[in-house]
Amino acid sequence: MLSEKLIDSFTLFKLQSAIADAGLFNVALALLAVVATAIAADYAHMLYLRSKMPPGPFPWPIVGNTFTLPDTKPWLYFEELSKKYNTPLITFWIGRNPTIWINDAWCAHDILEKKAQIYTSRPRMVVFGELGSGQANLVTMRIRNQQERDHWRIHRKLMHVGVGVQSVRGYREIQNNESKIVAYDFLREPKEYVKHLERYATSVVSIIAFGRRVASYNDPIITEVIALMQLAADLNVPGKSFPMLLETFPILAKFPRFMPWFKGLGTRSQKGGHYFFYTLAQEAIEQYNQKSPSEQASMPTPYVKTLFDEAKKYNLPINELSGLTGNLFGAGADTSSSTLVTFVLACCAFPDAMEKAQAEIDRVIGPNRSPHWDDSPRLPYVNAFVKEVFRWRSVAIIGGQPHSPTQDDTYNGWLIPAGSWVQGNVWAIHHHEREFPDPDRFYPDRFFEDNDHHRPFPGDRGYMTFGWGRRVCSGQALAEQGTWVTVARLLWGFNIRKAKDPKTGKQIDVDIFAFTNGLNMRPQPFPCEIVPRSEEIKEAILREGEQALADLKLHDGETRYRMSTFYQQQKRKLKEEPVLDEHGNVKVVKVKAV
Ligand code: HEM
Repeated sequence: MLSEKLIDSFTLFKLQSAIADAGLFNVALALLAVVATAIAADYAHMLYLRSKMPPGPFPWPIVGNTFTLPDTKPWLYFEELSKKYNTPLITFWIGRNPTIWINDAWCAHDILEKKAQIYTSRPRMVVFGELGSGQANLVTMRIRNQQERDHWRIHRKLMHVGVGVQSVRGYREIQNNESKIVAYDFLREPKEYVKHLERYATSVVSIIAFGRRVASYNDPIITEVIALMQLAADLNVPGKSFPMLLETFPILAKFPRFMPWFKGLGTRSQKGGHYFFYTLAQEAIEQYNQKSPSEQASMPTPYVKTLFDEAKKYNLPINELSGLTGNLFGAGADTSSSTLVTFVLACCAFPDAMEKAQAEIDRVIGPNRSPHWDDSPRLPYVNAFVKEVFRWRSVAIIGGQPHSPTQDDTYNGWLIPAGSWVQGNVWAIHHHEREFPDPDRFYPDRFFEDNDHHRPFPGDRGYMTFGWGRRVCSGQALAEQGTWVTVARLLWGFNIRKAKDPKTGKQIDVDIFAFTNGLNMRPQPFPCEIVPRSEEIKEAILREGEQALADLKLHDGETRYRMSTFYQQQKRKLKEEPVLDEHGNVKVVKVKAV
């Protein structure tokens, strides 16, 4: 020990005398030279990579192209760049990090579908990965080795147990009844159509996950949780201001969380919010266990119960279980409701398409009952209409999270280095004149092969709204199923038109470009007129709505927890990470219920 101290002091002494000999100025100069050489070497490497990668604007050292990003909606900018460089792939440097933007459906298919095996990972993401849910959540999970791949597979499988193609057929009655209640609510309170659609989407995932219906649009699960998820989606877009600027300067992420650049990311204690969903899940299982055997037999087992039973095999920690349950709200509610708000906008802006669908429904169904999935084979125009809702203004406008190759890859002779950030620009893909002539027109007819606007498109769906390859949206089947029945029912039930100015009686125009700026986009608020199409239809809506309310009664229930108070109580208790009891349950999250 003593000898180490002597050596340390001696080294320090030598350094001091060396500085004194050389002069402070010369030392500073030498340091500067070292830093400049490191930056130059790094920049040379960037330029070398750039020469091999897809084209894009010229990057600066350290900051890359970050500061040429527009303030909002970067997907429009990348579409423009793709046209300017006349190339489907664009390289854009976020700091020293090359990001590749795919602006073309065929290219997305070739890379993310055909080579799915090497594009299953996510890249390093500072804000949503390292400072967010990181390796604890399926959505952001990276796959850099076999162990991580196996772990991701477990999460994917557990998600599949809940909302895989087979399971979601078992949720049809829930979705059908909740969508009948949307029609019922549109009748009662048409001005609040956005809130009704949010309630619908949240209630469906809440019943599936927790066995509990969300009966009111004022339920805190909407006003608090979904609002938080929307905020997160707003933040999660490449940008040149904090916190997204942390992707350009990842070193800043190492500083304490009170630094100003973390603003908007939540405090460390809020990380305890993970346990909010865990607590909701525990409560849901308790409530389910208290039901009689006949009640249990008449409802699908809440996903959290199946999940907790299954997860025992894999010994998953609490924050991961919490992520799996929270994802149903986080990934499912805002996306599904935003898609339906887009549908309302499309009806207002393109009444011809709405009327054509209504004429088909009238021929096949009539006024006395609303459409059901079994009618779908006889409703080809409605099917095309729903496809066009997904295509026209896709909610996950940059394809959700980026993918990343686990090894160097080439496309068209261009290098895509391992670990780089590969983002599908769904806006550009669905807006490409080659595949979708007159792309801003809402035109379901384009999906019919004999239509002059019909064009080939990779894959059998005709859109890429749910992502690609092995990371394709886990909730796709659920979302498609629910969107179909709700769109078909609302087309059957209502004329959805531009609102009229009460003074002039003239229709108020809607702006088909006025969308929010987040990763999940939805139309900016707009007024509209929603009226039942006939007295007979109105009666059917009332009858079906009341029956649906009665059928869903067994899912009525209260939660004792609110996210806002949960945080406050945890803040006091959760100074350290949660403490587990001998059964692996979290002790400290047993906060007082409201
Ligand atoms: C209209 C509704 C929805 C849209 C447009 C949508 C879209 C997407 C997209 C684009 C991705 C990223 C795919 C990729 O990386 O290639 C994604 C991922 C995901 N979605 Fe959805 N989604 C919707 C609804 C849902 C629902 C209802 C759930 C769950 C109940 C869900 C759960 C997930 C999960 C867990 C992931 C992450 C999968 C992974 O990283 O492996 N989504 N979604």
